[in-house]
Amino acid sequence: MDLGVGRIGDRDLGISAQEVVTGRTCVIAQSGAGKSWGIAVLCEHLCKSYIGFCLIDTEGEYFSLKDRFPIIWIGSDEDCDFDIETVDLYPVMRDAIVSSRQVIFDVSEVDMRAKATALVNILYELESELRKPFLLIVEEADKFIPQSRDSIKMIEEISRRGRKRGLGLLVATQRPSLVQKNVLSQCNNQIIGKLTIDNDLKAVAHFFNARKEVEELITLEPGQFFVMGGLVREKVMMKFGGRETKHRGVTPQISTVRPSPQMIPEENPVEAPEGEKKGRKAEIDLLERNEEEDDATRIRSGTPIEEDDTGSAVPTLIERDEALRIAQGFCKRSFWSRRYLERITVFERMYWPLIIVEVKYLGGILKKTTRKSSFILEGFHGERVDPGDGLRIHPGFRELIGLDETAVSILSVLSPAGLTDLEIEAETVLGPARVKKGIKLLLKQKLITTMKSEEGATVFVPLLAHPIPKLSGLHQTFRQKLIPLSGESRNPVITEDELRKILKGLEPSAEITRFKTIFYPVYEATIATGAGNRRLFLDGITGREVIGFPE
Ligand SMILES: Nc1ncnc2c1ncn2[C@@H]1O[C@H](COP(=O)(O)OP(=O)(O)OP(=O)(O)O)[C@@H](O)[C@H]1O
Repeated sequence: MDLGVGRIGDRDLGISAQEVVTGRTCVIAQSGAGKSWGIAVLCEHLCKSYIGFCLIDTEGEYFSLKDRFPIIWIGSDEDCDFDIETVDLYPVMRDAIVSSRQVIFDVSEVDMRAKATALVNILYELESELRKPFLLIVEEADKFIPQSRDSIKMIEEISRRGRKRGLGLLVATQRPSLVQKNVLSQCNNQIIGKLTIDNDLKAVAHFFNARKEVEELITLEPGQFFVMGGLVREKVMMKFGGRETKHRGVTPQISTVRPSPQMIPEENPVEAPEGEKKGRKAEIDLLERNEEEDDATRIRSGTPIEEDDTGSAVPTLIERDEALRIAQGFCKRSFWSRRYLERITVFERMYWPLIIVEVKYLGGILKKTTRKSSFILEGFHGERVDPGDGLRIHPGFRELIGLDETAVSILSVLSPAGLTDLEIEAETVLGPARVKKGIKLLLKQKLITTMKSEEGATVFVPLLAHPIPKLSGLHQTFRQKLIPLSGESRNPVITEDELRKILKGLEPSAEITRFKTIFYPVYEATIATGAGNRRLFLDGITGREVIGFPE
């Protein structure tokens, strides 16, 4: 039997139900890449095929399956079928296995390790006796089977010996590099989506034949996954299909609207209508009603953010401990003794400002067509960046900061061979006095120098390390999840007024239509080298060194 969980182009893709239920599968992708969506689609198909499973739900996001299917919901909510603190798990799970029922084991509000340990011990014991196909699904596996002594040994045991007992295992994680290696290596089926952190790409590289395929992971869209192993005849790239029940794993949305009295229960309690249930389902319904009203003011994952919200940040993916370990790897060691010759003296996470800029200007041969450009500045240093897959720098903007319109205009017309002052006047259509002033400023900033032409005339030659960007070539959009900023942040070095001067110098008709600051996590390390200090910046999303900024 196949479960039609996804599509390859216009074609449906079925994956082997037998393999899912009794095999060992890993679902790996970074946050927001569609793991919980995909797992929920899989669960819907298992429900429709009357296949039993138990899902350890760490975020309390799967109970909506209950809207369509007769699932047993064990958790802390008032709507739950069993209270997780008091339930007698043994008979409930025995019944679920025997009658192929589906169970959501919601540990989102309790000590998850303790509860999960109790559950997996019982499941293993029951299956040692019953030997009926049943699937254990472990969300956020890095919390339960991390690469440390804290790993729940019974999950490791199930990964090794579950199959013979009919007990399958599906583990999901955003951080494969943090999960017990021996569990991942037991996974004969793999469903792998977008990953960008180097360590995580390395951790899954052995599942692929070619480096090119591993690099392809960086470019995948939410919902797209490589499916491999016994689940399919040959490796495919598919997109999980639509959900029948509501997806609850959405990013909380920031609202700039003052909360309505309904949303402040302490001050202004709202009586639930007669007969209406309380509990999380009812709460979420209420929030959804309010969200519908506030739609226009919300930030949605993957959609442009609103103008008037402040203090939004890209969520950090690399925890401090891991970042520190990575930074340690940058410290020099003695070749012979392996002793560290450098040491980290300061290590902190800092949010750097990213400025999202949109510009309108007149383009075309006759300069009569309105054109648009957009780009992103890393506001702490003032360099243009692409934050899609970690901070990637496009150098060439920083040197313009602090210049006025005239100086930028002169720089933008200078050819590498240089121009005389008269030629500059002709190219820029600026008067002699302004050109003289601009040249003076550029000479002072060491952005141009003077040379003699063959005819003996003085020419002004640019001293720029990188070409100046052209507005017509800037079309960058920002599409990342945002959460409220919480943590230390750096101040931007550039204001909207300063940027306006630069843009006017590049294109006199340019007008800024958007100037929006959001924040991006970077770990800053100070490393004592013996000959002074050096600075290291690590990207808080990818763990890679951020290269190209001054220390
Ligand atoms: N197959 C899909 N079809 C349509 N939309 C999808 C699909 N997969 C993901 N999405 C969209 O991407 C969003 C994020 O997906 P999801 O919540 O599953 O991410 P995740 O990998 O579980 O993230 P996290 O690990 O942070 O929980 C969803 O809210 C949904 O809007």
